[in-house]
Amino acid sequence: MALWRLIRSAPGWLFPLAAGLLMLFLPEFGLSFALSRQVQLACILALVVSGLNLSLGYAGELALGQAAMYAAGAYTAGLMSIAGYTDIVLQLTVSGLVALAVGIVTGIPGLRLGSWSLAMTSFFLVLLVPDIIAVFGETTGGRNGLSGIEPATLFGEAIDSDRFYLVVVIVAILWFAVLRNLVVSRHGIAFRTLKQSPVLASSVGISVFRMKLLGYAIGAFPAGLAGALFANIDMYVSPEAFGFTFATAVLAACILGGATSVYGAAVGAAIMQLGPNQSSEFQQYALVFYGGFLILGGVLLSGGLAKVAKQATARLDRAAGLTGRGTRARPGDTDRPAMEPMPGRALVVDGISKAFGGNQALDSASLRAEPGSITALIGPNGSGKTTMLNMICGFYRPDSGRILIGDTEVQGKAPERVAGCGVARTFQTPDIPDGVTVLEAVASGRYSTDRVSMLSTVLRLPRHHRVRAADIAEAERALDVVGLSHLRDETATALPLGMRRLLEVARSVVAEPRVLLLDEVASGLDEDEVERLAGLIRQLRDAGCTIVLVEHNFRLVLALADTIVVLAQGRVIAEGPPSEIEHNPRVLSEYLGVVAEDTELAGEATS
Ligand SMILES: Nc1ncnc2c1ncn2[C@@H]1O[C@H](COP(=O)(O)OP(=O)(O)OP(=O)(O)O)[C@@H](O)[C@H]1O
Repeated sequence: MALWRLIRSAPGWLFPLAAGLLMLFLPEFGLSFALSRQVQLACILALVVSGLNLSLGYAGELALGQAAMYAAGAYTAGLMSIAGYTDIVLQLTVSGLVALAVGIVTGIPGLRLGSWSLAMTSFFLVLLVPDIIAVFGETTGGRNGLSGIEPATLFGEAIDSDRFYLVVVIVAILWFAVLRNLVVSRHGIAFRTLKQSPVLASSVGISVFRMKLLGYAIGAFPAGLAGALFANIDMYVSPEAFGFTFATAVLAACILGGATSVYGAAVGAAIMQLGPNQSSEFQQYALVFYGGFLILGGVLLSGGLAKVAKQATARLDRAAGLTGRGTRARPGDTDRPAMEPMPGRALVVDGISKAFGGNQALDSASLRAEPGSITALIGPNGSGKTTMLNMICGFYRPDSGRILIGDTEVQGKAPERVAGCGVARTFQTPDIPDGVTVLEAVASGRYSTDRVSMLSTVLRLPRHHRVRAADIAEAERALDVVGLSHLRDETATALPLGMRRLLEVARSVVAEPRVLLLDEVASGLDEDEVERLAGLIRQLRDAGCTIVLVEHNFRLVLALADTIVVLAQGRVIAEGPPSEIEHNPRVLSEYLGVVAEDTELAGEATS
């Protein structure tokens, strides 16, 4: 166990890097020509699979177009070589960019149409590849393939096959380092957030369309690199290499290795290439094998080998006493650190209406919430409370009426733009992406603040380090406030419900919102947790934030709210301070179901 602790104290990238370097020096140990070729083909397949992992595993978008990007890269490099541009760095750059462009152009229509459209358009793209190559037969060599490719050069010198092995392995190592930098960054967490739920993603300021397109297009880049390398191995490119069988092999390697894993792509590709792909008899039945594997693998091996490795790691961690710091929130309210000022903005909902078909969910409903105050929105089930929150956040467009944050009208704006105006929210059912730590989940709330480009992130430029330090500092501060800082490295989704609700509050305050919308944040909590939450909400109010609280716990509402707005059948039936609302006969009958003369409470109300 001491050895395991030592292994776990090393940075996570050390072992993959060591494996990469080992591969680099394999020829020193006498690598046969056949094996050297297989290792190169495994690296090439791993590059293609890594692109699918990014779009499918991280961004949650099933898109099978990698085979087409791979073809685009291979033909680009091949044609460049024939035209006399044999420099491998130039070929890799241009092929990667061409594949990226193919990704963007083919991704836009598929993503615009939504749902399964991208899966369908990318699938048809792969089926069309041989035909597209045939149509441009004069340039591409059509079905006979593209021959006449010259040996690649580097700085004017021809690269022999031994040195080309090094080129392939170095490109793979560099790309995997880039991909790793991307997925562990705030952009990687943003991809996971998007995969978890587009609604959640836009509520923290992520543009769903842009992020999905980025995931798909960036995934195309390594496929382009792989194509350029492939064209230079055999110095011949034929359309058969990029067909449906290859696309299925990529998907099978992705599922086998684990889609939500950077190195799973390399492992899946290596097993696929060094195992079944070697035999020519296998090639004959490849599609049947891949099809069967996808059905079985998808069911029996969900998460792939990467998940198996993660489970084994977790077991060893537990055995070595590296986890299990408890899942209770830390001490009570009095120990909570003071909150920085959080100046709110007035929220005005002015006569909004919304109908779903014939169902009038909201009917000229208005509400005003002031900075430094808690406005509770209550009403029976189906009265339109969540619809109201969804309209404030931009998820629904009102049929009529206005919504203002300060002086800015936000009705009709996209949710990520409303989030950019300072509106943050929690969800009725806590919505937290899979596979991220508590700290990462909270820090993801800052995505729309302190922007940093993906390029800065993968190259680890100073701006990336500055923003990352701020993300961590703010997330730690928010965790301290909600009392979860001792759980910062735990898996966020593994926390019990109460902790997840507190985590959501931390995530929503980390970007210092102007308006905070809390949707049934106390439901399912025990008394201690409700007490703790109430203290936290008061603290947020005292810091100056504008808070709208949708809540069924009437006692909590009476204890917390400065103003209560009561909805029934989409209309505001009462509005006022708790002392008034708790005696309002209409509220008592419509919301609490109390018949006026029958109860003491109602007696008070009518007196
Ligand atoms: N996306 C939708 N499509 C169709 N109808 C909807 C949609 N969202 C809400 N509704 C309907 O609008 C009405 C108001 O629903 P809403 O969820 O806003 O109520 P609520 O007050 O939040 O209820 P609860 O307390 O149960 O969460 C309901 O009749 C509901 O069925």
